[in-house]
Amino acid sequence: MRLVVGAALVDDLSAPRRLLAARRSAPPALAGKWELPGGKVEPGETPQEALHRELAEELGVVVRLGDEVVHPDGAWPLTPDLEMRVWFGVLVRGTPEPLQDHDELRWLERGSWAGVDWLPGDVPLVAAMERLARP
Ligand SMILES: Nc1nc2c([nH]c(=O)n2[C@H]2C[C@H](O)[C@@H](COP(=O)(O)OP(=O)(O)OP(=O)(O)O)O2)c(=O)[nH]1
Repeated sequence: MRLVVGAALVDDLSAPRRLLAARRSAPPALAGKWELPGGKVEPGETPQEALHRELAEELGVVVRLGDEVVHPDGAWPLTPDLEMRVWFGVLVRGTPEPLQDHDELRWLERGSWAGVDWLPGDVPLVAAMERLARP
């Protein structure tokens, strides 16, 4: 099982209203679907190190990570071979740009977080995040 890490980048960790979604540009089977920025953890990296690396590569930003969006089994199942851990985060430096792997970024307002065509594994995750973010 390979671990993927993702960031739920929001405008405010204690009262999130806006969530950043990223539209994949590749591979063809995933292109056009929306996801959280992130990627696979490489050997020798902690999940958080991998997430900071991916966010720098993909979006050109530095972030501060907050709470994990915890799945009762430890990670969110994506496919038979992949599972994902997710942390909320806020921008510390830089403006997100679709530098790699994505062709569009979009800030979604609370109440509309489910309103893009997420990758299938992200659908229950986004629903859980919206519940956590409710004031
Ligand atoms: N980053 C990310 N990947 C997701 C999400 N949901 C989901 O099913 N995935 C899947 C898509 C991919 O099959 C896999 C992540 O792989 P990736 O291609 O982004 O990883 P990577 O940047 O490290 O790239 P590589 O080493 O495979 O070239 O996880 C999500 O919300 N964020």
